[in-house]
Amino acid sequence: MCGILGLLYHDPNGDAAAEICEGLSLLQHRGQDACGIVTCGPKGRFYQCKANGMVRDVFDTNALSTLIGGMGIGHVRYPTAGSSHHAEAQPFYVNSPYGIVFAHNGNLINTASLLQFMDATAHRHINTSSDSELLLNIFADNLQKTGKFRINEEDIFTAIGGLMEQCKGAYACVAMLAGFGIIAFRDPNGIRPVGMASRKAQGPDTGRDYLFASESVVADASGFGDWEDVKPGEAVIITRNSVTRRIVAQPAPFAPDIFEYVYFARPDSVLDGVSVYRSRMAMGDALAEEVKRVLDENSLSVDVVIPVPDTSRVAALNLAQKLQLPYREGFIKNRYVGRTFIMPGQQMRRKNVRRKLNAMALEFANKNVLIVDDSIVRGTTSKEIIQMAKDVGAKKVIVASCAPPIRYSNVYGIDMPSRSELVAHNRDTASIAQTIGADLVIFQTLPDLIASVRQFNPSITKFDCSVFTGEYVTGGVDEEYLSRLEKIRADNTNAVRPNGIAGGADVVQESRELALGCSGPMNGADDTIGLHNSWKLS
Ligand SMILES: O=P(O)(O)OC[C@H]1O[C@H](OP(=O)(O)OP(=O)(O)O)[C@H](O)[C@@H]1O
Ligand SMILES: NC(=O)CC[C@H](N)C(=O)O
Ligand SMILES: [Mg+2]
Repeated sequence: MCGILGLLYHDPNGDAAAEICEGLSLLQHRGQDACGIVTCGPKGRFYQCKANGMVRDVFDTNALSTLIGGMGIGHVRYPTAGSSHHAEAQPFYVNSPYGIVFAHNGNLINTASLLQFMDATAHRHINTSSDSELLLNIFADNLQKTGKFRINEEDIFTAIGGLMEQCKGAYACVAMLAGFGIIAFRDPNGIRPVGMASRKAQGPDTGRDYLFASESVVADASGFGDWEDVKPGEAVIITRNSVTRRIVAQPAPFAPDIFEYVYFARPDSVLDGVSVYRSRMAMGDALAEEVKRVLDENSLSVDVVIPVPDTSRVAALNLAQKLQLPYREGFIKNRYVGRTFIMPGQQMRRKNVRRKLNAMALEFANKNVLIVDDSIVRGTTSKEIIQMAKDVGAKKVIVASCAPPIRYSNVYGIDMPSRSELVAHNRDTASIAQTIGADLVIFQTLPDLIASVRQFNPSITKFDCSVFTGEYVTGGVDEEYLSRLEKIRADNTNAVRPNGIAGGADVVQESRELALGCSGPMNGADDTIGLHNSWKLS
């Protein structure tokens, strides 16, 4: 999962970078590996800063002061294709046609054929293993086809319509055309979120400022109102003078990823009309029923409910209230350690669970504890915390998960490429409990999870639930695809090496990238689209 953001001030001489940076820090939970901002100055020149690292590390006052202009786009990255190499930090840039910068949340599933098309037909060079760079070049190729000296909104809609015909998978994107404006679009199934908001421009001006962001929390925090989701298959183009939007894709089932509500999004965001907070409360309520049923069946009782900070807190509190059990913060979180699930490599994830959470003996000793988490994916967190709970004297440790067992790969922008890494893959509930060391594991049922989200927006009739069911809404994901993906991106093969896009970059490509990556600015003078501190931090 990544975070994307676009901002256009009515005043072209405004300083968009500082507010983009603020917005990216509100999306940090969506990606911790790399981040970047590109702005466009009043004369149509781009200014870029991107690097591996968190927002607070990459953007200091100095870096921000070099990002000139009243519009820009930003990205926080959680790599799910290619590698975590700094050359794949976003936004990406191509100079032709018109000068485009681009940022993407999601994952393509037909990269192999798109790469072939790029090479044989479009003759465009893809310099990294990132599917987002590929997507940008498909966009550029479609724009190029208009053959215009100056383009207009019609041309852009046509180009994005063409892109949507060609690209399969999940993509919520923001783009910026030099001197023109900002654009957002969302794949035909609307798997990944992106929305827009506006506010009155500052100063005596009568115009408006516009924002695109992955989550509504960015709009709330920055004083933007009228939040609206970009619709599946829709493109929105914003210039200083107009907002134009159009559905450009062929109709397809709307299927937002339900895992956004389970784990990814911030609770204070509203995605596709559903408050993430309310949906998590409902998940807790529904899970309480299942917990009661399973405890009764096993003649077990529980003394205390303990959440796994942070994400499960909301659901755990509701569950405890529903079961009239005490709720205690038995695990204290080190606030300086980020999310562990989105860290690269199993070793790092395991180490960081211990760094992040500490069990307070007084809440565990001699008690039957019910630990509530939002999800159990690889089992990294649960294995560690169950051991911690036992080490401080818990009598019995029962684990309840707000999500059903995750048994299948994710191909749409969550780094779960390999089924064998998933603790629930080919295991029943009893053997999952045994593997993570729990006395009992209780999972939410899929119908209950869906109902927890859907009750807040019944017009959503379908969700992407592929990690629970193995059914992929886009089609095009078969056993051969999944096996190849597993080979390319199995854990620890993707942590640092700059290859691995589906379709495969070879060793020659890899060393070429490394050579380029270390050689400094790719183009332009140092104060323009070149790289300010891209190489400094990685
Ligand atoms: O079974 P696993 O592979 O460990 O993955 C699941 C765990 O990872 C996530 O927590 P994370 O630490 O990423 O973030 P959080 O602080 O928002 O809960 C999620 O909330 C679960 O706790
Ligand atoms: N998780 C994401 O949205 C990542 C976007 C893109 N696939 C990348 O790896 O950079
Ligand atoms: Mg967690």
